[in-house]
Amino acid sequence: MKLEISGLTKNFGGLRALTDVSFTAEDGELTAVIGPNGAGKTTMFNCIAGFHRVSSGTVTLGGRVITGLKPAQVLGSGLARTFQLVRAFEGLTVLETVMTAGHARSGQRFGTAMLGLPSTRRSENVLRDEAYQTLAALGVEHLADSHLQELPYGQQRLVEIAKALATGADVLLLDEPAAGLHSTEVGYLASVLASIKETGRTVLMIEHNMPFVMGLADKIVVLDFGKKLAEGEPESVRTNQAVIDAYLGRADRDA
Ligand SMILES: Nc1ncnc2c1ncn2[C@@H]1O[C@H](COP(=O)(O)OP(=O)(O)OP(=O)(O)O)[C@@H](O)[C@H]1O
Repeated sequence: MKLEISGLTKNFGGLRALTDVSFTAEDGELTAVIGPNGAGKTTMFNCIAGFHRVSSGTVTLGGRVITGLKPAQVLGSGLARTFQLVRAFEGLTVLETVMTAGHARSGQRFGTAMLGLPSTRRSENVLRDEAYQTLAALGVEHLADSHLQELPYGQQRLVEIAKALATGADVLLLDEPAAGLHSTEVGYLASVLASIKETGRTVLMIEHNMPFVMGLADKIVVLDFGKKLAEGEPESVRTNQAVIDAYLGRADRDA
C-alpha cells in the first residue's frame, strides 16, 4: 500500500515543527527519513500514525485519507509503527507478546481470549501459529518462550518489528531500528528489512546510521528545520551539497 504525505504542517503553539512536507513511500520500497536532531522526523511519524493532530495537509494510505484518525484506527487501516524504546508487557513471553499484536488485527480482546472459551480457542491456536511463523520469518523463533525483558537489546528490537508485522499491517513505520545495535546486529537487521520489502510491504524508517540507510533505502527524504530539504535515491542525496552542509557533513564529523 502506498503512503502519501501531502503538504503536512504541524505547529506546536508558536513553533512550526513541520512545514508543507510532501513525499510518497511506494509499495515494496524502503523510504528513509533523515535529518539533524529536531528536524521534525518524530513529529512527522506521530502525525502519520494519528498520535498528533496535523495543523494542515493530508496523509493517504492506499488511496484513503487517514488524517484525523486515532492511532488504533490508523493501525486498523494497515499501518503499524515501532518505537525507539522497546515496551515489554510484564510477565509475557516473546510469543505471547507477538500474539497480542495479532489480537489487535483479529479485533479480539486479549482478556476474553485468555479465558479460553471454546469459541476463542481455535483462533487462539491460529494466532499462536501465526506469531510463531512471524518470529521464524525474522529468524528469532528460538526466542519464543523467553521473556522480552531478559533479551539483549538487539533481539528486543527484532521482536518489536515482529509485533508490527503480526498486526498484518502493510505499511511499517520504523523509528530508528538500528539505534544501539552493534555492527553484526545492524547487518542482520538489514537482511531482515530487505526480506520484508520483498513481501511487497511499504517501509518508512527514521534512521541516523548513514551506511545502513545508504545501503538499504530506495529513497531518502531529508528534513531540516521541519522542511523537506531533499528527496531522492541514496547517491543523489549523498552528493547533494545542501544535504552535506545541513547534515551529512556533521554526521561524518560526529562519527
Ligand atoms: N509535543 C511537542 N510539543 C512542543 N514541541 C514539540 C513537541 N514535539 C516536538 N516538538 C518540537 O518540534 C521540533 C521537531 O522535533 P522532533 O522530535 O520531531 O525532531 P526529530 O527530527 O525527531 O529529532 P531527533 O532526531 O532528535 O529525534 C523540535 O523543535 C521539538 O522541540
